[in-house]
Amino acid sequence: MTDAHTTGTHGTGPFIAAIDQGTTSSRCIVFDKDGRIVSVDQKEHEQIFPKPAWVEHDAAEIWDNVQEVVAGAIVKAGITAADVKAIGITNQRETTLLWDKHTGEPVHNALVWQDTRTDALCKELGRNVGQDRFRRETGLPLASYFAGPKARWLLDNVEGLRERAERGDILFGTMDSWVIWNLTGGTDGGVHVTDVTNASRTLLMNLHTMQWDEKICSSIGVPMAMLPEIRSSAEVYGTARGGVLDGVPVASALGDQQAALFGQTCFAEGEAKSTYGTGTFMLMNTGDTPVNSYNGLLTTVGYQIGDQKPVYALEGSIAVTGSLVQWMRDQMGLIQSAAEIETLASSVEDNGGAYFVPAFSGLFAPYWRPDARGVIAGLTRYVTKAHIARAVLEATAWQTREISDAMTKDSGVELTALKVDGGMTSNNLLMQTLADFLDAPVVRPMVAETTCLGAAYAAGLAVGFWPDTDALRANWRRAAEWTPRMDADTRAREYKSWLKAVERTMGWLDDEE
Ligand SMILES: Nc1ncnc2c1ncn2[C@@H]1O[C@H](COP(=O)(O)OP(=O)(O)O)[C@@H](O)[C@H]1O
Ligand SMILES: O=P(O)(O)OC[C@H](O)CO
Repeated sequence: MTDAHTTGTHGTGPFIAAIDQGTTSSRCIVFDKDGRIVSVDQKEHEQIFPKPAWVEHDAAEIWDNVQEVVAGAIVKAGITAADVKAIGITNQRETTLLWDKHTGEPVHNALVWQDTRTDALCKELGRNVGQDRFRRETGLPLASYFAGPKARWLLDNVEGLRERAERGDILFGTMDSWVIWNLTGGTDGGVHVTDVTNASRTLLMNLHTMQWDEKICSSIGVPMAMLPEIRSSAEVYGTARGGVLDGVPVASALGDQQAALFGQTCFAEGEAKSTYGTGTFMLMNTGDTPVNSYNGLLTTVGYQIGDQKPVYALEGSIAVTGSLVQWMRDQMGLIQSAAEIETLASSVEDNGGAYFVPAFSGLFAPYWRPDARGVIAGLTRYVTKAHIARAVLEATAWQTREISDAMTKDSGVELTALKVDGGMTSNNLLMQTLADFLDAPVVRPMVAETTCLGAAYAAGLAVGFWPDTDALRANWRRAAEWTPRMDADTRAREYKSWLKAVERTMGWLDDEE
């Protein structure tokens, strides 16, 4: 399915093109100098579920789609490669691919960030190496979410792969590396790089040196010969070869959540954004030193512009938010479209006593509990599907509240307002609920496509299209704001019930499962 449109707000060029290789689709957006959208093209790809909790993508399909949407966006903008000053890349993070550097063929489907097949491996690594060592050096808890253990699983499970990798015939990459390698020539001289933000999601990069950590790579069992070179998020990695953007510099790469932080212009310490898509990810800029988390958040790289110092971030990652709405639509058949959840939920005053904790693949931040599974708590005969719809939306808002509490504890910064973006922010009831549960205003910018915008901004800075981050800040404009309306007693009572429901998800899986 190709779902594309142009906005009709064409500036007069030149332009920057951004490619967002996301979990459910790939898109390309062309931006003008004011950061306005000139054209968009987007295409979904197949979600492959070989077993419960296993999720894969066909990387060859993804590369085909990327080429198609780039061509689509350029044609719709009515421009040529000569009008495009740079290409920026952003991507679903952690999703892991190994491919043959001689043929360009993936050796297996990519293992997606949501895939939990490496839970047992992570447990074993925790026992043998210790959780603390990973936290200290990489900023991450040892969890199946991250790329390193996924690469190890592939090396252990695809016949003959480890020998090929040790011989140097196999390349490892998250989706940024795959797209950049193909875009810059593939088997004919493609550059094999990743950026600091994507590398910070592998469990393999040392957060203090910004280099692959030899000891950690060896304890996870990943040969360093297959790893890409780690570069900054905003610099020219190479030029596009072939296709409609032949000759255009490829000048940025950022994981999609870091790109959204950049696109929301959270350049000052303490500024935060939350992106509401398949999952939800809140990131707070913590400046040029990594802040350790003692409350279940991740310490990650926010961005690095060229040879400037890297900027770090604290992140709260929630695995299931928009995908719970999809589940209501596709698996339960309770709604026909994602947007319909708002109508259904608005038909009742409250949740009727029901709380839905969507621990479908365990719980991510702040709990990191792979043994948890989803529950709907508080059911009585009174509860209708409309109450469940309301509980679905509240689940996203409560999970955000838990992350925001953890951020305040770790950083000492009180949330004064939250910048939001992503597909779910078109839901007004959800945004109001969020402001109510956070007891803070929620603001959405004019350009809601902040992920692509962030990649475009970083690429534009790298080639001098924009002079500095101040010029980018000037482009940020508020489109909507929701202010808290809930009284403190109701908020406290509801939060307590939510936390009771969360407790009931834990320990569902036994050790051997
Ligand atoms: N009006 C809505 N209300 C609630 N959820 C929505 C709404 N519109 C879209 N969504 C959810 O948002 C997600 C899509 O957002 P998007 O930012 O495109 O996600 P991603 O980048 O993760 O693919 C889907 O999971 C969908 O269920
Ligand atoms: O592609 P998205 O928007 O679902 O984002 C996925 C995240 O990068 C996973 O860490």
